[in-house]
Amino acid sequence: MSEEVLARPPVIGITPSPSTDTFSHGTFERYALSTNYARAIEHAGGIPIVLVPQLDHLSHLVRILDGVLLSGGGDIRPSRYGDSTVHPETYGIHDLRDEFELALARSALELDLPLLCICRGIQVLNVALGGTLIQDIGDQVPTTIEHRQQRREIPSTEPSHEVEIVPGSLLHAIYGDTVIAVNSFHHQALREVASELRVVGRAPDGIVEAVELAGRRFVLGVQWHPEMMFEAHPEHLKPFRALVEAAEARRAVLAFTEPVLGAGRGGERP
Ligand SMILES: N[C@@H](CCC(=O)NCCCC(=O)O)C(=O)O
Repeated sequence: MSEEVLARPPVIGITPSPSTDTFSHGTFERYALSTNYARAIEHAGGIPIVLVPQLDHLSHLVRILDGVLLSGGGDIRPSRYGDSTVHPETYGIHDLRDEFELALARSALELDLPLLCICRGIQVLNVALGGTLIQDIGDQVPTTIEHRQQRREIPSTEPSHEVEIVPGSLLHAIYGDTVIAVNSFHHQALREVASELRVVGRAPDGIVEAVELAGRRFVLGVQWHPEMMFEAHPEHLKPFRALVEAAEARRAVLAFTEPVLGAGRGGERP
């Protein structure tokens, strides 16, 4: 690994939301990404790059990254986790995004790339590992918590409910507390949690809010949006710092193992 690579901050690939937007000069499909995600990675010491959804060169793509961030957005097509029905509240299904992010998550796990999964991202992680989703909390879960806080006109920077964190978990080590206040912008949630994942955070109504995967450098999924909160509430920068630090540690190890094992070894799991 070159000295230049070792000298630079870790490169963190962030998945965008495809959107079709109309302007005076025409209608275009674009890749949208809230700048909050990029600022959070930059404040945490990484270099953010936007990943164009594609499958042809995925094996090369994951080898030029030091970490991955799966961002928020539309619903996953329910048939991808075995549901034959599509709830009326379903929105924003995009098949290329689904296919790209599911494959990206699996590749990142194979290469032990540090992986932070936010909102839609935790749902992608769960489905990628064989789990399922609640298609609509409001219709299928008896709860008094409004998980779409925009309906209560609570600003995105502010929390709308608490999350209880499992003591001794990675998430507990990151936040340094077992109860945190988070924002909430989702109508779906994890139903059957993939067997490899550990639930480490729940809302007061029992909705899964965070999962981890043991045996990897760093795999964390959260249902809230720390990127929207960290500038008003600095504790929410911590998950991004943990991602960047794990990416730096992985690269340091590769710097010593590649000369022995050969270039291109992306740190695949033995
Ligand atoms: N569609 C899923 C995930 C919701 C989600 O990612 N919300 C983010 C909204 C802002 C953005 O698009 O980034 C669900 O509703 O559960």
